[in-house]
Amino acid sequence: MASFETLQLSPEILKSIQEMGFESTTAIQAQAIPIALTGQDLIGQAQTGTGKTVAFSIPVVEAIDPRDQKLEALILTPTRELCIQVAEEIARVGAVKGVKVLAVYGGQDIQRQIRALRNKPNVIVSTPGRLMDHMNRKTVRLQDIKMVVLDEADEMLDMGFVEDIETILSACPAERQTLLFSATMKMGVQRIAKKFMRDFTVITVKQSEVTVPTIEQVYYEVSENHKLDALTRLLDIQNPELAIVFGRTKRRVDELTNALKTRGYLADGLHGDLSQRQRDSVMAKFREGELEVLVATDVAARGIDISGVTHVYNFDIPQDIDSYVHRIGRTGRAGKSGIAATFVTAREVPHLHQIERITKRKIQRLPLPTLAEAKLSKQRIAMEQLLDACQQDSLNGFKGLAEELLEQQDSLLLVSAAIKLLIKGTNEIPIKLTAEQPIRIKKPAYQSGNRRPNKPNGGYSQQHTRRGRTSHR
Ligand SMILES: Nc1ncnc2c1ncn2[C@@H]1O[C@H](COP(=O)(O)OP(=O)(O)OP(=O)(O)O)[C@@H](O)[C@H]1O
Ligand SMILES: [Mg+2]
Repeated sequence: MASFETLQLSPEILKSIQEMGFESTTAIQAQAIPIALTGQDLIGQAQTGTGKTVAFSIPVVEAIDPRDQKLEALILTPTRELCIQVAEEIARVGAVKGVKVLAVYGGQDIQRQIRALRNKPNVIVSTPGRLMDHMNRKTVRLQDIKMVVLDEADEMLDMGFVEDIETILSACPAERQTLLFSATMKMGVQRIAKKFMRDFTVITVKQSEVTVPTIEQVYYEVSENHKLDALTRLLDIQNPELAIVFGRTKRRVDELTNALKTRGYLADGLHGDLSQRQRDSVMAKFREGELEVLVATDVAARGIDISGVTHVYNFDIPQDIDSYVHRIGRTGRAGKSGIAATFVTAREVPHLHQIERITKRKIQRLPLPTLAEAKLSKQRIAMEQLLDACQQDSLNGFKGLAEELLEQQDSLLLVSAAIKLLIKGTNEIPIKLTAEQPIRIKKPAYQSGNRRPNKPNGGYSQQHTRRGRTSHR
């Protein structure tokens, strides 16, 4: 870890970094920034939550000159939420320098975007589909681009954006600099790199270090029918500051969101079928802490950085190992600790062991808490809230009322009633969710009689299909 002063940054950027409150660089920042500042192309792989955004934002902001009033840098991200977040981070890094940043993503009014693009931003952060749209309409021109960054490069290729990305990269000047970042890298990334990057440097982490050590990884074996009860019990006992619950499909997310609301939690859902307005409002509420549980598909698995997320629950185990790594990485960010709990049905246990083998990290099996334990925990939380409230000085206005109550009722009875009212949720309400299909687990080739050579990862089944843009997210 070095200080940002040793990186020979321009004074404006150093000042912005100070204002952001960062004291020293993270490992990826210390390694990547000096290389990127020489103008070299770079692939940067580093764990979730280790500051890759700043690692590319600094070289981006250094590369542009706001006085040119030209579009000089382009950042691509796989999702709209990430697009907005990255644009905000670049705006912070570029604040003192006066850099104009614009987020351009699908679902937003295109005419408004066209007007904003005429306003000559220096940097745009975009999702590939919407950028292609603007390229076709000739409302964005890439001829002055000096720097392109692909954030979550592997995911964009996985989502079926390969051709779009190739088109976009081909439309940028050949002498531009290209940076590529993610916590995970697949073979496809190398192919893009070979085709579109020059003399690039690769910074990687070892497979055994892909997941962050400050995330405590646990799993619970639970049948489909018991998942909801298991989740609400865990929420009651663990009492997360903010939690993200990942479900496999949009329907799952909708049903689970409703179920959690019915049981008294401040929950809302996020997936690709919601309107942009709904997506923005859910994310804003979650960031502000007005929601305690965000239920989401993998649309929220990548890059999303919300500092209060203490718990991630995989309500459904993800098919894809990279998805597991990114999902759990929504907690334990910037050196903080976090808990990642995965629900596994009996049939899915081998898949969980596969994840352990590939990430080279043990996921501890824990017994599910009982209903009685959950109840007790809720009571304790209510009690603590009551004790906390006693410390507040704003109670004077209630004392007259309290005296009146004490004349009518026994004090023990009154306090018991207050605790009862404070206990959140009505977890006994029975709710049935539509069962999800268990994930596909490929048997090793020699067992299934399949003559194809066994995969090096032991038959672990990745999603090879093009997920396309009408995906299950
Ligand atoms: N040098 C630093 N010191 C302290 N905090 C930092 C520093 N750099 C970045 N951070 C903070 O760390 C958090 C995680 O950063 P970021 O979102 O860039 O992670 P990431 O590596 O892109 O993760 P992911 O793989 O999940 O996208 C952010 O809240 C960011 O503000
Ligand atoms: Mg990131």
